Amino acid sequence: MRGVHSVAQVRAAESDAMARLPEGELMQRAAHALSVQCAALLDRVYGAHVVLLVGGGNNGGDALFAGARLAARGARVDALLLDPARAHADGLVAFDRARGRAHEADPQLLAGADLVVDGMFGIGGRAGLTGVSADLADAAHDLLTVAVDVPSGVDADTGAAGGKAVRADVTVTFGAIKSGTVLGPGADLCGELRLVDLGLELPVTDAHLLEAADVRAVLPRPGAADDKYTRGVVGLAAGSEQYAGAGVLATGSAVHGGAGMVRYVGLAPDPVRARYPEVVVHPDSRPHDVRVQAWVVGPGLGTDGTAMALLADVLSTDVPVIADADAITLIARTPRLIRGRSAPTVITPHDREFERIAGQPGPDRLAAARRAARDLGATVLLKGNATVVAAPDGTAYVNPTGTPWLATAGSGDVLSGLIGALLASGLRAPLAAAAAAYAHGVAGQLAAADGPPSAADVLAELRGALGSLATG
Ligand SMILES: NC(=O)C1=CN([C@@H]2O[C@H](COP(=O)(O)OP(=O)(O)OC[C@H]3O[C@@H](n4cnc5c(N)ncnc54)[C@H](O)[C@@H]3O)[C@@H](O)[C@H]2O)[C@@H](O)CC1
Ligand SMILES: [K+]
Repeated sequence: MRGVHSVAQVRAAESDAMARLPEGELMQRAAHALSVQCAALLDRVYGAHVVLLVGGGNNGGDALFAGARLAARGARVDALLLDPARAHADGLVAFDRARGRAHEADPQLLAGADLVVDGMFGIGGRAGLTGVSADLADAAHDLLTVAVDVPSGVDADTGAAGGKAVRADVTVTFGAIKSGTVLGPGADLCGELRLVDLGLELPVTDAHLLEAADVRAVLPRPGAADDKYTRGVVGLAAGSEQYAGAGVLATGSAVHGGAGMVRYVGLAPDPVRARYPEVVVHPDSRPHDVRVQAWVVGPGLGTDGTAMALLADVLSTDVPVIADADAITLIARTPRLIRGRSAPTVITPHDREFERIAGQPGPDRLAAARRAARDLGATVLLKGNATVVAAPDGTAYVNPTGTPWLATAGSGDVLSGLIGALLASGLRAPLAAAAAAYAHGVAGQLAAADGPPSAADVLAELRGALGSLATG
């Protein structure tokens, strides 16, 4: 797991470090690492044409010092200054000395560049570029681009990009992973994220970027002494006559997600029985009559009185529950159904469902998920390109494996069933949700490799995804 930090945390750590180190030392470390990464991206530094986009802050200073190092190695380096009067003075001196050439910002000067170094704005940046900075971002769009610390136009806390932002192939980020480089549009605009250690002393963080090894460490593996009950029994209250498919998909995902046994009390027993003979179907039982270690409730359930009664029954049990889709709509009407639960609850809203239950997520998705989790006393998995999982205590995980191909009908049902299987195995709710999001994303990527995938294709890849994650 990699810690993710806020801009305020990074600024505080930087000023501590600056108080201990000789003046300018941090920027020299940053610029040195940046120039090494730039050089590695060029076939050869000598004779290469590098264009620096230079803002008026320290982000521009990093670019100028790195550009000076590349110029000293024989590159032809042009610096386009957004605001010549405010360009980093020492950086400019070093750049001139190395025979770099500074110009007023003109997008035409980017033509033919082998490498663009985006040093317009860093952690002091706001979402969205306008005016000449936007024109420079446009001119760089199809050129090999390295962003200094954060792509300009990306909010380093939230990842929001407003209108226009730089699209980088590589982002060389200093000292810590800022939340805006792994969230929202920022996660994509960064390209490949390379973290440079500046020797900062960062505070312990409660936000984490998931890695495959984290998922491997928590995926349940049956031991010799396990039986189907000890591995975890999942109950499904999903599917209805009208929306039978959602129940089938969620059930299938629980089956393939590693549960020891799956029980079904939903409203579409026949299709589930036909598709998954291993599932124990309880057509006339109520949730309290069925022993499980976790419930999945909501996909395809409908929102009528029967659905509401079933949901209320499930939520009144004392085992973990993952509630999705129609269950979220119903909970939004009666939030006390989950607020007072004794066992953990996970909800997995997309933006419109989130809006029903907690208001609009807005650009700060991490803060929105944390706020909803605290308010509802539930783990909230806010779906998105970078899915965020927040626990009521503020612990949060960001999943990097998402793919836009997962935005397909039924894909969420597959995620719900998998979370149910992991909850039933005894995993803590926030980790169960986060690990499931990770594996679901890997399954989505595998499914998309053969062409546009359906939810059934994602489900079909789930075993393979879990298998490869388990073995590493
Ligand atoms: N503080 C430190 O110790 C270090 C900072 N470093 C660099 O310094 C950067 C932060 O520098 P600064 O605090 O000077 O801030 P920036 O260089 O990120 O931004 C400078 C100013 O530009 C303006 N601005 C921001 N976004 C804009 C937008 N979209 N449109 C128009 N104007 C905008 C703002 O007024 C902002 O204060 C880091 O990202 C990193 O690259 C590194 O040198 C390492 C050491
Ligand atoms: K930048």
